[in-house]
Amino acid sequence: MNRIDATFERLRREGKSALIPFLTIGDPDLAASAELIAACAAAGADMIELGVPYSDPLADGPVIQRASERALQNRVTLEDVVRTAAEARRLGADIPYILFSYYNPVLQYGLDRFFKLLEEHDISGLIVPDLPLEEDGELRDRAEAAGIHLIPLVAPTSHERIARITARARGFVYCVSSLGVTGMRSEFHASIDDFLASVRSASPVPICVGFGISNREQVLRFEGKTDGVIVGSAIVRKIEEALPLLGDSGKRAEGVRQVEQFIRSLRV
Ligand SMILES: O=P(O)(O)OC[C@@H](O)[C@@H](O)c1c[nH]c2ccccc12
Repeated sequence: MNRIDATFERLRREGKSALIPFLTIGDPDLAASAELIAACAAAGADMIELGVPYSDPLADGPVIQRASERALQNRVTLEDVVRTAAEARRLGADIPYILFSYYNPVLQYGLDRFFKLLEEHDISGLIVPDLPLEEDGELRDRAEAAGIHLIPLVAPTSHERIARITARARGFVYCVSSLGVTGMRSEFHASIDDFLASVRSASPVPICVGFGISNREQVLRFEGKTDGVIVGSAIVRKIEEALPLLGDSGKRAEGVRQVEQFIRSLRV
């Protein structure tokens, strides 16, 4: 069984919802990222989105854009991200990995090599935010053959596409809470609960919500309405604040501890 499915089964038995951090891998460097992935698992994350840095992150707000720039200064590649995830496993991170990449780095790497790399490194899921349903046929077929869940995104504007997107979904459906780019939000649109309910009734797999969630109160707001929440920018911001510590191997543990403490504060 795919680790993502097993995790949602466990959470259902425990009556809990998933906490899914997003990290830009290689920010500030690969060694720090390996420790931060392990810290996410130690802090109670149920799975993790491993962001491949990209030069043109169209859907990302300033916090994640800056994180991508920092990682690209270290020339971090898609392969580095996957190898860092394996290193984090050796450090004790025993949660499902979801590789998060825009489509261009995947295409550049080559689909055959890409899925071989994912299979060899125990990657359970894949999110490609800029690949629309109409164009994801080949990627979906290959992911299916590799036993890797291609996790689709739906937005409040998806309307009649929700049925088509959820019908093919594997792992979970990523419900984008609001239009625009990633980044912390003080509130959510009033119609979000109807949107989530419509996705939940259409989807054969669990649904999770992301975009703008940055504190425990907001995580609680979605309790019972989804099967999990994704938190990215708020965590990446904590990493940015801890850069002076994370960038110094002698002080890295303190920096990692600060980020871990923030993630623990999100755990309901
Ligand atoms: O950063 P936020 O607002 O917490 O949202 C999660 C988001 O970071 C992560 O899932 C993500 C990072 N880059 C993306 C691009 C598109 C959709 C989602 C993402």
